[in-house]
Amino acid sequence: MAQFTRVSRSVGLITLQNPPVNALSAVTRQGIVDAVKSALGDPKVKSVVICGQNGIFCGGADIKEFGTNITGPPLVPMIHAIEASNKPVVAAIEGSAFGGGLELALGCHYRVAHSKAKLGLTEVTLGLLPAAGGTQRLPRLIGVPAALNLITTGRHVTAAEALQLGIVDQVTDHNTVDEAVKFALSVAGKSLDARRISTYPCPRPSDVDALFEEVMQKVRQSARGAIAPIACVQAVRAAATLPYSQGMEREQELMATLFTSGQARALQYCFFAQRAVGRWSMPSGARWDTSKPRSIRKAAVIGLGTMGRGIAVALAQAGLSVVAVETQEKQFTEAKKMVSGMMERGAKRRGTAPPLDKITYSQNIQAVADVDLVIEAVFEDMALKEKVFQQLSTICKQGTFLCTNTSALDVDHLASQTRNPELVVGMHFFAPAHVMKLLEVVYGPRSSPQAVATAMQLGKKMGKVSVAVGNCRGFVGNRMLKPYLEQALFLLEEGATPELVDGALEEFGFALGVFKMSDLSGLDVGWKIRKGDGLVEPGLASGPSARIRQGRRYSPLGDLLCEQGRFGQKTGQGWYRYDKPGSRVARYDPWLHSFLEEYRTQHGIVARRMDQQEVLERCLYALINEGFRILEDGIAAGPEDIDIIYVFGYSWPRHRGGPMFYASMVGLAKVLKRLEHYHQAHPDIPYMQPCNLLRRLVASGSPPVHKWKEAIKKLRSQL
Ligand SMILES: CCC/C=C/C(=O)SCCNC(=O)CCNC(=O)[C@H](O)C(C)(C)COP(=O)([O-])OP(=O)([O-])OC[C@H]1O[C@@H](n2cnc3c(N)ncnc32)[C@H](O)[C@@H]1OP(=O)([O-])[O-]
Repeated sequence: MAQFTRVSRSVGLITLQNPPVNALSAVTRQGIVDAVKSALGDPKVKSVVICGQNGIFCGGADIKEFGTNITGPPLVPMIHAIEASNKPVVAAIEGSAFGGGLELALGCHYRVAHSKAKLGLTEVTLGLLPAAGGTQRLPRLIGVPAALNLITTGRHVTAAEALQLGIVDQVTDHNTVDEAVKFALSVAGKSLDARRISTYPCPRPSDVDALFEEVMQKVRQSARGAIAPIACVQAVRAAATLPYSQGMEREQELMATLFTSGQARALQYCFFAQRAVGRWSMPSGARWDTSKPRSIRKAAVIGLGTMGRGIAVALAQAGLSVVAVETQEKQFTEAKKMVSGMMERGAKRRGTAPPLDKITYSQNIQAVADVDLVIEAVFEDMALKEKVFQQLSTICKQGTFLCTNTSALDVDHLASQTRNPELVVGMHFFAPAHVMKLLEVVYGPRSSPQAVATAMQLGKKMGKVSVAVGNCRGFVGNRMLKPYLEQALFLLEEGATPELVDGALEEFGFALGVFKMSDLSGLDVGWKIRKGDGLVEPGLASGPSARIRQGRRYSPLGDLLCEQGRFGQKTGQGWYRYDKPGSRVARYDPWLHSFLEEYRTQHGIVARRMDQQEVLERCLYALINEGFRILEDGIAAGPEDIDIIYVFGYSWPRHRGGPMFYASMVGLAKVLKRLEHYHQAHPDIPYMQPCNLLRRLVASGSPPVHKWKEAIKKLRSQL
């Protein structure tokens, strides 16, 4: 709702009241319409201020209303009525003005913002466009190039940038509503002819066609198949080329196609899923709202390789005191230099001072004696990690949480090396750890709810999206990646090329296909793990057993490349050729293609033609099938956890909502049918055998994704 009061005798104050973010729900819109009517009808009111309660102006349209039968007054005429008012209306922007919230402010005649406020037309991130006049007003106010930048990316701007761009008229460090009221008093009675943005001519760039062609090309490239950014460009083009009323018609037309699209549903699902993962639960019944985290002031990082350095930077940037420990002399010296450089670059980007004094370095593990929490990030070797955990257990003060950054090893086994296994959890960061948003918080059977709550809270403090998951080999992300990588290799054996597989995955929306991604991360990483698992047999052996390990189909293709010293980008050769070691542009490699042919001949495989659909189905459905197994095993509490891990950690295209959401969009019955088909064709690939849970969900009528948690609970209780 919205409340109307009169302040300073002649200022009508309209306060949006819809906690927590004053979203423009049907009731709130009705409240605004009524309050505006009261303000305009009250002869004592000479000017008006619109603000939001609880320090936030407005979080935009109510996203929960999308996909329902929307009632109440529509936004566009409501904003037009405000703009058409003959009394000046001032928006008092505190906290956030996003999406429809900023569009409401653009309908006002003046905008006063608090210096800490953030503004943005964020609709594109939800698969929409600013369809409350935002695509037509913003370019008129700040020019086409700046508006295109904001609208196609949905980025948040600070109040200072908003002032510089001309979006707001005044920025204050004081009480925003008081300042806006003073402003409103000062403009009462003044002409509003030059303050109605919809009446401004849109500044026309000198060569409209060339500008929009160039922008469209760039947007298509970065959109990775998302349709909303493209519609945003089209809508802004209408602002630049058509009169306002026709531009508005175009805006509504484009919005109509986006509004009901699967992409909008996927992106809005991601928005809520990102928030839902914070409400974690464990199979023991422990939950986010009943487990109290401990506050962490001082933390330590053990091991300053790539991961440890990133983690140390992320901790320091979150304001913690950090003890960074590295016992190897060469790595120690190098790491100190690198960490400082990373902090300086980060601080320069943010325009702040680098928190260099937050980190103390030591070559002695005893330096961690008084910290509240340790994150171990030594080399991925169980014997080494066991030793570190045994040491930590004796060195650290009572109650210190001991966390491991392992990406796959058994967290419970590490806990068993300590005196207090309840204090041990996994904190699995993704490289580069100071940049990537995802954190898997891994609990073992003995991890205490407080340890999980503390790691989750620390993740949040570090600006991460943290997801609590159970302990198993590879946890959620890497466990699901294994069948995906494996399918890609099998496809190569059967006749595909890296170019075909990567092309299909990139067209689907991944930033990089599986082979380009492997080249980037280094092929030797997986090789070492496979060696440790006893899977690698040197040489190009022939005969049927050469492609079977531990009773199941195995492709040694990756091992054979590593034997040749082809580790990917770092060696200049992998699944592709690079101009020099470290180069990033993947080029077709004739050697690789003859190698594949030779391999197939040696193993008596007749290459067959395959299409993009088979590539996608085999890679993605194998990964999704493992996702269902993870849900069945209770390793992830719900599909949202898996989807957020994939969107934030594995570049799964957000506009496809994550693998489990995607499966629900494709249709569970179809996914099941195709898995059955591929399992029949390849009975030696156990990952293709449809998971029981998937079968049971299909048998129970394929409930929508938001009902899976409930359905899984019900299915469990029937066992
Ligand atoms: C149609 C014409 C064109 C217009 C289109 C639009 O405006 S599209 C919209 C464009 N707007 C945007 O893109 C802005 C989207 N919102 C945000 O970016 C952030 O919420 C924030 C920065 C406003 C506050 O951040 P913060 O960290 O302080 O808080 P938090 O993020 O944890 O949220 C708290 C609770 O509020 C909920 N909720 C939030 N917003 C909405 C909403 N609009 N609606 C409904 N609910 C919303 C959120 O789910 C959560 O609920 P939970 O989990 O407690 O049940």
